Amino acid sequence: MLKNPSALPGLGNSRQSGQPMMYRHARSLVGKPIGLVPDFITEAERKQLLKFASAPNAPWELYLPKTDVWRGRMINPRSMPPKMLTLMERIRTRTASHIKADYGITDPIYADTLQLVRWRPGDDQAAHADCEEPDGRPNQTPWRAFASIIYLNDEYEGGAIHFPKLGLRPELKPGLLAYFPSTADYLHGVEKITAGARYTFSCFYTFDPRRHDGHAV
Ligand SMILES: O=C(O)CCC(=O)C(=O)O
Ligand SMILES: [Fe+2]
Repeated sequence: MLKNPSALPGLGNSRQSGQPMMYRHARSLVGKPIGLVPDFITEAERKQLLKFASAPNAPWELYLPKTDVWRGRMINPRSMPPKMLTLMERIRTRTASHIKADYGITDPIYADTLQLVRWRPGDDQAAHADCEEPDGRPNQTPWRAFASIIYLNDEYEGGAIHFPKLGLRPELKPGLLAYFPSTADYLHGVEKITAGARYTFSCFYTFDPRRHDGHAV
């Protein structure tokens, strides 16, 4: 057993060496356009995902405390039937390839999230960035480089995504893929849902291999 593995070149990580391991930051993507791709998933894929998410017995995660706004609103891989997980992994891989090509990314990327999210009347999300506070200080997930959201339905009212700094409020249609870097330049929020339920498939990507969720990217 090596006492100090980080003394050997190529070995060791932040915990072993006490040094932060550097990874490419979302900042390197500032200036890239927000991606909007209509009909990114097929109707068959969308219907399969929506049927699963809107079923009365869908496994919405209850592990979070009652006070957490995401309690009962996400389905993570561990609660997905294998067929659904395979489908979502396939779509995530396709999404990642699309974004890498569009943003000219050649570095390996990883992902920390693959989930279905539901938004019910009263749910909203204040303007935020995915890797930092609006003032640029790192947030709870500073490793995030960009996000993808696939919109699964339109049987709801309200729920627009808006980018206050960029003056954008894209029209959300079922099957649309949206993606954007995680910095405060891309501050975004979700307007309150006033009727129905909004379902999305969301993922967050990173250049930090330590944050990989282990599913295909
Ligand atoms: O659902 C959306 O349109 C955006 C969600 C979002 O920004 C997030 O989960 O961080
Ligand atoms: Fe976000």
